[in-house]
Amino acid sequence: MRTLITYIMVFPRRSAFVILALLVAGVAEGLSLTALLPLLSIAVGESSGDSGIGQFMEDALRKIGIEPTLDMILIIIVGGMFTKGLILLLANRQVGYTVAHVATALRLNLIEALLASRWQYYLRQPVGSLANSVATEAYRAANGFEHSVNVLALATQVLVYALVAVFISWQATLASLFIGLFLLIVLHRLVRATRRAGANQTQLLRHLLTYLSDVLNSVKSLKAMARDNVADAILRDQTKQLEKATRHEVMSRAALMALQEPILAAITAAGLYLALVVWQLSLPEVMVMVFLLTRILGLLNKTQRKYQQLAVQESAYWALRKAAEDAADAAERRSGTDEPHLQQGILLRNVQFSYDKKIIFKQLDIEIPIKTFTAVTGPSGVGKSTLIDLLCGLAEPNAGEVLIDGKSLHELDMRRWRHMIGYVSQDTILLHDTVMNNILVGEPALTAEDAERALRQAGAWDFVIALPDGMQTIVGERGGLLSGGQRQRIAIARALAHAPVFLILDEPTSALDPESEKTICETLQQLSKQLTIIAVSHQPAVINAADRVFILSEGEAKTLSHGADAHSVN
Ligand SMILES: Nc1ncnc2c1ncn2[C@@H]1O[C@H](COP(=O)(O)OP(=O)(O)OP(=O)(O)O)[C@@H](O)[C@H]1O
Repeated sequence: MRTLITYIMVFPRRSAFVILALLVAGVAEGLSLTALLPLLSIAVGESSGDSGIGQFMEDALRKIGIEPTLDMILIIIVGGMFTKGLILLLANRQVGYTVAHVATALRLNLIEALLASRWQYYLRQPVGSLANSVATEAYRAANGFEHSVNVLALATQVLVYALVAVFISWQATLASLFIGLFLLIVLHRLVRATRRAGANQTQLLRHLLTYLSDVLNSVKSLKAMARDNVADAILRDQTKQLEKATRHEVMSRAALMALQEPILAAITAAGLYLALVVWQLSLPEVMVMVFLLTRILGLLNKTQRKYQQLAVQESAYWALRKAAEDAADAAERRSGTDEPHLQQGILLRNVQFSYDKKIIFKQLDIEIPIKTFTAVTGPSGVGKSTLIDLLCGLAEPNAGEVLIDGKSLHELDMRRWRHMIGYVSQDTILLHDTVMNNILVGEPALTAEDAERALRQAGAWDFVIALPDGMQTIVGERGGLLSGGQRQRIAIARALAHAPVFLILDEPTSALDPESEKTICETLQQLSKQLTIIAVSHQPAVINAADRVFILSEGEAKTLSHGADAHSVN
């Protein structure tokens, strides 16, 4: 019930529209069924005297000047059917569009919350689970919404029916409602079982997709060591458990369907027996009661079946909502508004940083003057990537400050600051596309001239124009048609395309041969005449090429003098 109320509160206007559409569709269906037989009787010339509805229709037709002849009645039936079809089309369209809108709204809500979340939170999210939330859970949750509004529309119909029925026989109506309530309570166990099966499915699907995406990411090494069978067995086991949960759901749904009708028939038979044999009521009186009883109970049964379908899907909605709420709770700190410039330099002053209880920086002091090439080195796990995260505002110091031209980073407009950064990650993957598209990566504000300038700056222009189609040459799967050094220079050109003023490189030469490494280092030296550069690296060539070198150790940064000392680090 909580889910139903929540859906209505989250989407009040759309729910009202859909319930209205469903009610209109229900009335259209009901009217067409009620009117068809009497109209046919009139059409074939049978007396309509014994049917109140028939007589009413005949009178109504005459009143509006239509003679109830066979051809006229047939035209009215066909016209009525078309009108009903049109109403159903419009109503179902409204329902379908709204369900699609709900799915989209839930997806966007999660995606936006995720994109606005802190990097550290983002990092911890399993890709498979997120993909599952956006694809499966949003779809199931939207279906849950559809079932919710159906439950409400059907409940409204029960209410309207019961109100009308009270005027015909309040005893029969009361009896129907009591019996209906009794049935709902007795069969509620099946709804609860379905809810459990639905919740299991939601959890199992998350686990399965999280594990599957992890396995797919490391499938090569698993296969190479013939250890893929372990992953295979786990995936099989999880898939089987999912099947089991689906079976439980199917069983409970089928049991509810199967039990509702016979119980209804048994109650009707018992009622008939009591009314006709024990209480000796007249047949027409009893028939009215039977009609009301079956109609109200039939509608209540339908409501319960829809409610059961809602119970299967509701866990998907709550899982999705929790994912979005968690992401919103981990939102990035509100960025400042000051416009950033980089005219003097960057200073990390007394910076302290830790991941939960793990202290990374105790007192970090680093100065990066503009238009210099700074290298940062240190043993693995010492915090080099964390330092880069601090510079990009992806991580925030627990104490101390990151100052840009003397202004604290959190006072600056963060998006503008990041726009001033060119970032080359350790594992840049080139797209199976042209050199130019690999540099522009879909950024609409950039042009072919920007790509050419960036290639020239990265020292890549000469080899690119020598390629068969120049900038239009396809680089192959993951850039496989280029050498490692060429790929790295394309990656640097990508980082330079939007004309950044601060270039950050994470291990720019770790996978290169000495010759390519030398070329990249020369490129960086050239670039540092126009830009401020910081490179994290273990490589002596990079350290030698830099103007300033810092070595990270025990939560602090020490300046390293150049020349022989730099070599001795490695
Ligand atoms: N999001 C995180 N949550 C918790 N601990 C983290 C997180 N990211 C990194 N760490 C830990 O912080 C330490 C510093 O990590 P960092 O990636 O900055 O080191 P690094 O010097 O760049 O290492 P490498 O040279 O191996 O890339 C490591 O011990 C790492 O395990």
